[in-house]
Amino acid sequence: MLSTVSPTSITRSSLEEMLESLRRRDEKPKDVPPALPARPTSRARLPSARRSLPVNFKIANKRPEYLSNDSGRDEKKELGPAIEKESGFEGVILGSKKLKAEPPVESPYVRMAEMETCEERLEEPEDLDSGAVTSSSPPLIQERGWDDNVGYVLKKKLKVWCRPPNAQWELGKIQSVSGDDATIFLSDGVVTVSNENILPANPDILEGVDDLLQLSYLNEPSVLHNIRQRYACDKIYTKAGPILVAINPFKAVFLYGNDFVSAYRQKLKDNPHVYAIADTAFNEMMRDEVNQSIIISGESGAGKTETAKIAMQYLAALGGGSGIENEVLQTNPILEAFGNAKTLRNDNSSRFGKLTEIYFGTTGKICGAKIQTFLLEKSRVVQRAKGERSYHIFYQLCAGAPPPLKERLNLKEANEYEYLKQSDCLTIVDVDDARRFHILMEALDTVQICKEDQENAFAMLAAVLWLGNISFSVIDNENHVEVVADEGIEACPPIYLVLY
Ligand SMILES: Nc1ncnc2c1ncn2[C@@H]1O[C@H](COP(=O)(O)OP(=O)(O)OP(=O)(O)O)[C@@H](O)[C@H]1O
Repeated sequence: MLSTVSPTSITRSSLEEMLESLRRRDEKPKDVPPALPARPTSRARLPSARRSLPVNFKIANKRPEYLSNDSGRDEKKELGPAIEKESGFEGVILGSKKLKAEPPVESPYVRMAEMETCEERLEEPEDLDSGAVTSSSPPLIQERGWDDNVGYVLKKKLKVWCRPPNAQWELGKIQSVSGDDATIFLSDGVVTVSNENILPANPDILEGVDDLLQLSYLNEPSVLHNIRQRYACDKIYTKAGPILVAINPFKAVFLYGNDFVSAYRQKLKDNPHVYAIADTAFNEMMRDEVNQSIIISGESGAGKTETAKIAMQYLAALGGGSGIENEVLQTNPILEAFGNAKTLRNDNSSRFGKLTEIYFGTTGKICGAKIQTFLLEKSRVVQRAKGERSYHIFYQLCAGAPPPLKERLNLKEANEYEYLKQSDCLTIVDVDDARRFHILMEALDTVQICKEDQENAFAMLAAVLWLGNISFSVIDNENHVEVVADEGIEACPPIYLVLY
């Protein structure tokens, strides 16, 4: 899954809504088998497992092979300093000279025995600043969950995220703890907050890691901070395990093009990237002969359309050669002309959903494609908010249609049509509608829409525009109306009258 996020995100994404609806559904009683046992707290997250980092600790981009080995615990390797150096990946070896690599996927059943051991250890008395835990206390692991980490950072006076009342999360360092409150050094002063408003922060060494799963603490401010640090140096992609998080850069970033395609294809690069996601999908399709899906989700303006195009460009480069890849790519300007519009959030907002299927032959070459569209916002044609536009195609047609076509359709400027001028927005900054119309005509030719069908489509669009200019007047007390004989009705050629 690939998820895209806008930095100015304030509304819930469709993904969040989907998760929420799944959660609500799960709340209803169901006739289902008993749930799996709760996933035990990882030993690595317990205070007793924490050690300081070695002085020469470094993070390398490459994930070592031993971590991608998801065989059982018995196959874990003992990693001495020599292996750490050789692997170039030391981010997971927190200050230990000999640590075992954890398998990436943990089964709760496999780990039950370990959980019991942890609980035994936690039942031993421990002198925390926030209150002593005695052997008579219930197991810490069950009672406090994530608070274990807070207790630990409070005790060790480490870096924390704190949220003063009515404020945002801020990074600071514990100065002192008194009862349920802690005093924290911030960059611009000192603040006292309740322990409930404190979350552990990650060590500096984990600043800006490629994969959020490498973070010791996966709380909200830590995740957002990591993504923001990366975004600040144009690293708009971050992994969250198998998911790619993409943040819209709202500017040109130098992450695409042939050189990047080759680099990802030849595995010379392995930084998080939509190319890497497309590459994995392609490779797994070829290896397992199983269809692959890339789901792109995010709020309006997050960058889904652009991301989908980038993924398609990569797949077209991989499976190109037959010429069909160009046709597949050329569907984008057509779909955008007829289905995208300027909204207050996004100058090129897709007002429909789409499922694009790209078919590959056994040799990995593209041999076809199918695009299904859903739920086009039809009401936009007749009404929309001020400052928004109708579908691009109307403005493109008025601005870019060649004179003979204009004459045949009796086309005027966009500002003469009620349906277009009503929302006080006829143009988009830095967008040349006339040029876009020529790109559209080329795309229509490329995907082999014949000239007659093109002309019919343009005639229908002109009909819609003229229909919007037809007006009526009330002729009696019973609110009967008749058409006003103005240009709107007089300009209608036969095709419009049939529609009317
Ligand atoms: N990777 C990117 N590089 C540069 N600019 C981008 C990138 N992704 C998005 N943008 C910019 O953000 C704008 C909005 O992106 P896009 O149209 O893809 O959002 P969307 O999620 O599809 O929105 P909607 O749901 O409204 O259709 C684009 O027109 C483009 O200017």
